[in-house]
Amino acid sequence: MSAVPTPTGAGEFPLLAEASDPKALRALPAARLPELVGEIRAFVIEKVAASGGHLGPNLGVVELTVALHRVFASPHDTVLFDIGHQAYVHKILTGRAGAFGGLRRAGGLSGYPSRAESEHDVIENSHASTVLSYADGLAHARRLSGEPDRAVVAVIGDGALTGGMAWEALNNIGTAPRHPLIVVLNDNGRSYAPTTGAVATHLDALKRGTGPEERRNLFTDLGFAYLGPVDGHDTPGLEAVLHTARALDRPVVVHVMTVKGKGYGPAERDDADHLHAVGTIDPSTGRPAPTASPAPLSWTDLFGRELLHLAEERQDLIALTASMLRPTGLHSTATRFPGRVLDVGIAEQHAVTCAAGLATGGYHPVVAIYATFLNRAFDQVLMDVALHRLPVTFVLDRAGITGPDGPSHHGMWDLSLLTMVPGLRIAAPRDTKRLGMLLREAVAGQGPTVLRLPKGAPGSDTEAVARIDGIDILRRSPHRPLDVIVVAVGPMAHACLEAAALLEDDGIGVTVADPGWVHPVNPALAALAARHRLVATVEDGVRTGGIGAAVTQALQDAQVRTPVTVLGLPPAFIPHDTRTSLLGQAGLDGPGIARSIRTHLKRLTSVAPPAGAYAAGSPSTGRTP
Ligand SMILES: Cc1ncc(C[n+]2csc(CCOP(=O)(O)OP(=O)(O)O)c2C)c(N)n1
Ligand SMILES: CC(=O)[C@@H](O)[C@H](O)COP(=O)(O)O
Ligand SMILES: [Mg+2]
Repeated sequence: MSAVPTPTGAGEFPLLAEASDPKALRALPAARLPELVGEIRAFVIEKVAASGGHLGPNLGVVELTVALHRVFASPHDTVLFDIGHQAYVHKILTGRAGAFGGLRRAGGLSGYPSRAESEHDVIENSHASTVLSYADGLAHARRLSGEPDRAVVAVIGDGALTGGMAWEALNNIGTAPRHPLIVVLNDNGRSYAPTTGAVATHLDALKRGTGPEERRNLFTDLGFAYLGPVDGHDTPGLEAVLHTARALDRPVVVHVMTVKGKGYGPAERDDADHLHAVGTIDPSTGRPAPTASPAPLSWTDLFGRELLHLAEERQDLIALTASMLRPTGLHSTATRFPGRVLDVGIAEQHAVTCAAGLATGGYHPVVAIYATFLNRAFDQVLMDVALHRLPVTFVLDRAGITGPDGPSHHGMWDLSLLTMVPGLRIAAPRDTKRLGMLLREAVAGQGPTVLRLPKGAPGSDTEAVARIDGIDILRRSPHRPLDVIVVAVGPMAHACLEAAALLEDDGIGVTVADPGWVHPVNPALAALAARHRLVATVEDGVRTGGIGAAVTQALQDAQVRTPVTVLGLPPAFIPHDTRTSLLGQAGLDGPGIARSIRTHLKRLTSVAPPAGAYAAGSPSTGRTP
């Protein structure tokens, strides 16, 4: 049963309290549905304005979700959502309205379906285009286990339908009698921006057409019954077509036309993305709640600015996005050079191998993509780009802990994956200045390169006090120069500097080094490490197989015996919370790093320091770090 309290604000939304579970919803007289829909819409606006979250997508599926839960008896029947960012109404109707005060906050309601929250939730992964494959398997399981009457309903957006996995599933479902499998295509014509490509063009034709030629379409050619297009804001009409779909004897696509942000002027009028995802906003205007000072430029803004400069200098630069033009900062380059920014839809695998094709044709592609979404294109990076040593630059936004979007959105896997790729060079800028420098170096590269940027805004620029063979030395201990060397990966440099100051107070001397290019490991690191008692590596990524592991291996290969303590994220699914809080919980803030280093030093048996280790400068290099 639902793990969260039922609505308490009955006075504000009386019908929500009455229709707080699918059974109660089905008992509600049809005449009261318009009132319920109105309450749900007002509730979503109020709660999302207060907490931030996905506003446009959820306002677009109010009537659809009401109809789904009136026609199908969850959890006997199963309603699946692709991505799940549009499942707030589903959560309201399955007993969780009372929990929206904690939406996307620590310990509160997830912004996506969550099996721990409810028996009505199934898909927790927020990566697009997976729902039809889940549905195919679940419907097959229902048939095998003698429960063919338990319907499987898969809600997929027009954006998610541009993902290749969706077509792999359609290819299978279309020929198999795994009915009742009902595909509900929630077609609002948009991902963030208007959906483009041949599929979108076909859907538009279906939405416009009423003649027989539209009866025969891509879906019917693939063996599906096709019902629609239907008005996605007409609850009775939706109920009728869903009953029809259920009664059919084969898989069916119900093509539902919705408006992203329906019923909320600021969303419907928003040209950028119909308020797809918002922070806290003033519900009366839809604009961000006024803050004392203007928000600083984010990593994304800064990358977008640098890329535009580079695109002005180099005609061979082509940028690619997988349906996230604005979220990855490419819009200014796209405006200035429309022919040199490709939006391939939610199709990361295609984006990477299309980039390989562009590079083969003599261009230098820049693939801008959230780190978590690159996971699904790993083979394309490895075999379509790196195997051919092609000059493609990947700019991974949201690399590391992201925060409120939870486990499938943290960009924490890229370093462990990409350090395996032969010939791929990985850079992590610590601040704005290094972002510009490293991006320029990356696109100047002859082979594949990666730049990873976290969510949020950079700290202030931090200049090095020395530079040794490409390694920035950000801090030397004034008193005991050779106790610990901390190797910071990108923006973790700031927490490392904080930790170093704390350790200095304990009489522990810390050198803080920032290689910039973190993989392959800079050979100069071995000489630096050899002159310290302990090496600590700090990365905003899974610690298994990441930069720490690579440094450990590099020192072993160089026969340097200095022990290494690898500080990073556990190989675990980390829940939603703020980025700051999650990094702190993982021991990746200043105090946490200092604590780990202190503990490791204590654990070290008293060993004779390496010859000349503490002398100012070392006989081998003559330079202090
Ligand atoms: C693999 C993957 N790439 C990118 C995203 C980022 N993303 C989240 S929602 C969204 C748009 C989805 O559009 P659609 O499926 O039409 O749903 P709508 O928001 O219109 O309801 C995108 C691109 C994602 N979740 N998964
Ligand atoms: C589901 C969805 O839209 C995600 O891609 C996510 O919301 C992105 O969030 P940010 O762009 O705010 O990191
Ligand atoms: Mg859409």
